[in-house]
Amino acid sequence: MSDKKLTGAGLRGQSAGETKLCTVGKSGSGLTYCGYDIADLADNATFEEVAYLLFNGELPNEGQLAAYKEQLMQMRDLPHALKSVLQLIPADAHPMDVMRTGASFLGNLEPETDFSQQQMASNRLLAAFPAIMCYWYRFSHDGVEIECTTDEDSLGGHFLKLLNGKTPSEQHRRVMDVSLILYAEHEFNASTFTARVCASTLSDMFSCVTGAIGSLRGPLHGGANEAAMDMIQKFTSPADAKEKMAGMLARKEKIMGFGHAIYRESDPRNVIIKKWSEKLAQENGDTSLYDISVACEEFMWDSKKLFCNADFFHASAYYFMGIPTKLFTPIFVCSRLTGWAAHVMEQRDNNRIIRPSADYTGSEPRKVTPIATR
Ligand SMILES: CC(=O)SCCNC(=O)CCNC(=O)[C@H](O)C(C)(C)COP(=O)(O)OP(=O)(O)OC[C@H]1O[C@@H](n2cnc3c(N)ncnc32)[C@H](O)[C@@H]1OP(=O)(O)O
Ligand SMILES: O=C([O-])CC(=O)C(=O)O
Repeated sequence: MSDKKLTGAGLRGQSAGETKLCTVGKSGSGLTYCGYDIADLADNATFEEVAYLLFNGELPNEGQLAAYKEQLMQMRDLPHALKSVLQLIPADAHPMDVMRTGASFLGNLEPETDFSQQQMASNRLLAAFPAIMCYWYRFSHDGVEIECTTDEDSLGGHFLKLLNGKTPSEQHRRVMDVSLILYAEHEFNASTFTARVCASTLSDMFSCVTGAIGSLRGPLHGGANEAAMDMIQKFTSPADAKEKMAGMLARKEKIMGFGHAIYRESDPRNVIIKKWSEKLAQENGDTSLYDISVACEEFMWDSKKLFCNADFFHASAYYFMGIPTKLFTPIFVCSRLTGWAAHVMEQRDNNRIIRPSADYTGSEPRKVTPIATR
């Protein structure tokens, strides 16, 4: 991918605005949040510290972090009306549609009526998303009406406890934390750009986030982690993976979890989540899915110089933690909400409606002929 063209369709390579929040594909590992390298954050911070950083531009001190976590914990429960709506959504619905409805319906119940409420609205969505996902999942799949609050003080731990009904291990809490950090922000990606376009019309936070969820849902963006899981589960061994992937490439099929719109040779998030996937495989005592994933990575690089993006090893990591595949992309929502909301606030701070031009390729001017003669 070193000859990747950063020009052409899809607005590739064109600047669509300014941001202080994130760099992608630039110096160092190529990814920083407010100046902090992603590897440094993944090693030395928690997701709540990163959320605070994106919202405030600085990492919190101990007191600020404790207060922020306490605030989020108090905002986790869902209104009765939202639970009733979630109960109506069938088990075979796409969980990203559940997240989209959840965000949108919460916006009906607790609307952002003034931009002075933007931080409150963002924190509310951040705190409520794990419960929106798990309340629907457990009700529709197991017939259980779960409590939407837990004593877990991290968002990752809270999610795992809501999902499984038991206290997660320290390692699983940490992997969730790292995963949420890696997914939190990525400059002008498709879903964030959707949120910014919506914000530029001076719309409300819930509308911006609802639109962004729709963009993240697609398999070329956030939906790739689920698609990668579906693929690797069909491979029986590393050799089988290589043979089947060769067939997919020959048929010109896209292989989900590989390639990137901006990075040319690697996605700095991959090495981090890959390491955690390996640790989890060892903890599980069965490394076969990890070994298959490594074979996919080798094959794609050797045959197409395509590299794993953030999504690929997330698939096996989540699988090893027992997370159902259909919840992979909704977890991405729980994290990326921070990036979306921070971008909405940044757009509002210095707004001009986003309205690019188009190159017209249609008919020359012509007259309407009477319908009887057409
Ligand atoms: C967190 C995230 O959202 S990361 C992205 C998640 N998405 C995926 O994993 C989906 C699979 N990947 C892709 O579809 C693409 O790589 C994208 C959407 C991420 C980037 O798209 P683009 O910037 O248009 O890709 P790019 O210009 O690098 O493509 C170059 C060539 O490689 C091919 N290619 C790129 N990715 C893949 C892939 N995953 N599998 C097979 N071929 C691919 C393209 O088809 C293109 O071939 P061509 O020149 O014969 O037309
Ligand atoms: O930046 C992109 O185009 C996609 C991506 O990796 C992300 O949103 O995390």
